Amino acid sequence: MSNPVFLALDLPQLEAAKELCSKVKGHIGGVKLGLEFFCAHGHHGVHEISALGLPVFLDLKLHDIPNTVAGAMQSIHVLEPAIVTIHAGGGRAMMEDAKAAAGEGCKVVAVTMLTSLDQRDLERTGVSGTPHDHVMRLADLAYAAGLDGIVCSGQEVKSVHQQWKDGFLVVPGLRPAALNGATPGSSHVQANSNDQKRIVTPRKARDEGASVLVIGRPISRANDPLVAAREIEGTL
Ligand SMILES: O=C(O)c1cc(=O)[nH]c(=O)n1[C@@H]1O[C@H](COP(=O)(O)O)[C@@H](O)[C@H]1O
Repeated sequence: MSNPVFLALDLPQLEAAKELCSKVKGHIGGVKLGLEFFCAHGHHGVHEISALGLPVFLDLKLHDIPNTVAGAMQSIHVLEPAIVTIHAGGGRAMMEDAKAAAGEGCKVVAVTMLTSLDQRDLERTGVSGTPHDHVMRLADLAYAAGLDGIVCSGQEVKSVHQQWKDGFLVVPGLRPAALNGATPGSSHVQANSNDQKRIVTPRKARDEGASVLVIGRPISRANDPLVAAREIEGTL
């Protein structure tokens, strides 16, 4: 099985992002470019990272009316991303149109409930029920819309996998056990995991059905990113 780890390159500097990617390239399966990178470097930046030879996951989390999202999808064909994210909250028609407008071979996956949110946050947005209920409801909607899969936390991936056997399931919010306080003193620095509320270890997410493991700061902010990437790979 190829390496399921996609490194989140959430860095403002293009040269630093390229350097980090080159350093850990042998121990990851792809690269995820998100809003921070895309807003700073646009298409040029994506071309520069693509030239390093790894599959590129364009995490744009598109969420707008169907026509606008479809137009945005068409505008990124030229970048040939392997994976693109949209928000499931945009509704079924938006997801259908996004998939129809996606380039050939591009997986379109819907973000269900951000891993930075918990049940209280959900209540504050007027949504009742548990995070699990919410994720399952939006996963059903994404399936009905004909998407390739969804983004959810490692706390829900097992249930989604049971329901949607061939779904392409992307799991962020991952922290190696060393960062959860179980084994202090590893080569990792303490990534600021305070903004992630629904976390699991990479191994657990993989065992429970994740197709892609999105990992950022546990590698990018480690004292030695190469050692961290190798250690994570070794746990899988
Ligand atoms: O779509 C995503 O990739 C995503 C969805 C989600 O619910 N939570 C989440 O953290 N992400 C992304 O996954 C990455 C996680 O980074 P770290 O917390 O540094 O490992 C970031 O680039 C986030 O934008």
